[in-house]
Amino acid sequence: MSVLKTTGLGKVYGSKKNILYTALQGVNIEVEKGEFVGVMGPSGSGKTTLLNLLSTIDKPTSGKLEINGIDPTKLNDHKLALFRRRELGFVFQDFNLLDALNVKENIILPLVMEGIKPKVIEQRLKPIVQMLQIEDLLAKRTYEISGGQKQRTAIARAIIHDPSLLLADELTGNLDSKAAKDVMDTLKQMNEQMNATILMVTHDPFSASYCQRIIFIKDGQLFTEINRGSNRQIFFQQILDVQSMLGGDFDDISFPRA
Ligand SMILES: Nc1ncnc2c1ncn2[C@@H]1O[C@H](COP(=O)(O)OP(=O)(O)OP(=O)(O)O)[C@@H](O)[C@H]1O
Repeated sequence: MSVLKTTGLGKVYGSKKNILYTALQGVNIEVEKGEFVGVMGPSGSGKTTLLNLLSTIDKPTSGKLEINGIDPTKLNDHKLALFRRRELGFVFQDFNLLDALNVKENIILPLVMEGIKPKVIEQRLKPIVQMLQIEDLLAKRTYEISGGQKQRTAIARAIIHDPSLLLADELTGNLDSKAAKDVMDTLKQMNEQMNATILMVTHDPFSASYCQRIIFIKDGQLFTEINRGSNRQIFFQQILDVQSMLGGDFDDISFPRA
């Protein structure tokens, strides 16, 4: 079953009075339940635009988007807010945790907002914080924990309501190499053990090498797609090869850390 399907998805920025800019054109993407997919492309290729459309923050100007069989562009504001809260999970580069809350309160916030009973919340919380190895940090405030621990807290918050699709934007961008590796290891675990469906935009070939499949975009269009075999090291090399074929600015080409 496909969790995400885009057909001819496009985005043109600008109004009739302004100069129009086509940031995305004719994009067809299908992501099946339980897949872990990466999106890469040079700077300005349209990755953020694509993520904004998939996360329903922005609306496409052409084509069709379906998440879990629903076209979010057809929903009114109230239904769209509910859809976003229930069907999607988000992880950002800068964590977006609330400093006024402790780690546990940050993680359970989406369930509290849904009015879920405390007992059920505890049941959902336990396996997730164990998997993310943050169960000893629950009472800490966000400024008392490391960047990697913050990101694992953010992943827990994004996944606790069991969303259909987890969207991640440069989630290792603010982390050192050890913390980045820990975060990617736990994300892979979530994918494999909880069958979480993940779509991750990244510049980092090392983080991307954890994905099962990578979609490359260039100038707002799909350029190519590569699948990972059994060997992550070989996949990493393939990612670098496509990047050099694509050209453009990839910001930070980093090297394998393990
Ligand atoms: N609101 C906007 N109005 C006009 N043009 C925009 C707008 N947002 C993005 N663009 C343009 O659309 C193109 C794609 O931008 P986008 O931010 O999606 O690229 P990106 O691949 O995420 O880049 P980066 O890796 O540098 O973040 C760029 O040329 C950008 O200048």
